[in-house]
Amino acid sequence: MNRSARVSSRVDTAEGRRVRTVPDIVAERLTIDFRGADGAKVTIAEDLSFSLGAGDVCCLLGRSGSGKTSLLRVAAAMAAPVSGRVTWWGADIQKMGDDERRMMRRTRIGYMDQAASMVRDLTVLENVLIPVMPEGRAAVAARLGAARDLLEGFALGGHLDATTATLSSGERQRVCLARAMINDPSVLILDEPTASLDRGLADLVIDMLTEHASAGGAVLVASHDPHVAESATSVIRLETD
Ligand SMILES: Nc1ncnc2c1ncn2[C@@H]1O[C@H](COP(=O)(O)OP(=O)(O)OP(=O)(O)O)[C@@H](O)[C@H]1O
Repeated sequence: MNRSARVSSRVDTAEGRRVRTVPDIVAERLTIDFRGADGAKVTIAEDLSFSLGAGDVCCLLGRSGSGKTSLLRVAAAMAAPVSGRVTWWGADIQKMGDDERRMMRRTRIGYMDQAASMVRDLTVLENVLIPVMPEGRAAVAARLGAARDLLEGFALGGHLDATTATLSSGERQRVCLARAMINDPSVLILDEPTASLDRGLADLVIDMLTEHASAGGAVLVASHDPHVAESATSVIRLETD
C-alpha cells in the first residue's frame, strides 16, 4: 500500500496568528516507511516538509494507521526517518547525542504519548513532576505549586495524591498532558490528547492548546477530533493514495 502525506493549505484562526520568527521545529523532505508483517512496504510520508514556530497549532489528521504517531515520534526524535531531517531550533537532531536530545525533550519539548503512560508507583502529582526530577529536590519543590495548578486547571485537583491504578483513561490523559507542560516547554507534541475526554473536557484541552500558542508556544497534535483540527492554524493530512 502506498501512502503519501500532503500539507493542506494553512487555515488562520479567528484571532489571527503571531508573526513567525525562527521556527522551533523544521522537518525537511521526510520519508518514513516500514516493512509490514507481510514484507510489503508501508509508506507513512514521502518528501514531507513542514515547520512549526511561535503561534502555530499544527494538527495531524488521517485515518487510524495512517501514520500520525509515527510522524510525531520522528518530530520528537523518538524514531528516525528513512531520509530527510528534523531540526530543533536550527540543530539537526540526528547529530545530537542521546543525552542532549533527552534533555531538550524534557525541557523545551513536552511530549505526550497516545497510551498516556505513567509510572505506577508514583502519585498523580509525582508523575507530573517526573520531568523536573533530574534537576534535583530543590527544583521539584519549586515546581510543586505549578504542578498543582496544572492539575487543577485540568479538573484533577481532587486526584493529586491518587495512584495511577485508580484513574480513568481520560484522567490519565490529562495527567500526562500536565506532565508534558510542567517545564513550560515552547513546543508541545501531543498524540490524541482529547481521545478519552467528554466534550467539555476536550474543549478545555483545546483552549489550553490555543492559549499555549497565543503565548508564543507551538503545538504539533495528532487527533481524530474535528474540534482540534478547527482550532489549528494548519493541518497535515496523512492520506492513502
Ligand atoms: N516500528 C514499526 N514497525 C513496523 N510497522 C510500524 C511501526 N510503527 C508503526 N508501524 C505501522 O505504521 C502504520 C502507522 O502506524 P501509526 O501508529 O503511526 O498510525 P496512526 O495514524 O497513529 O494510527 P491511530 O490513529 O490508530 O493511532 C501502521 O500500519 C503500523 O502498523
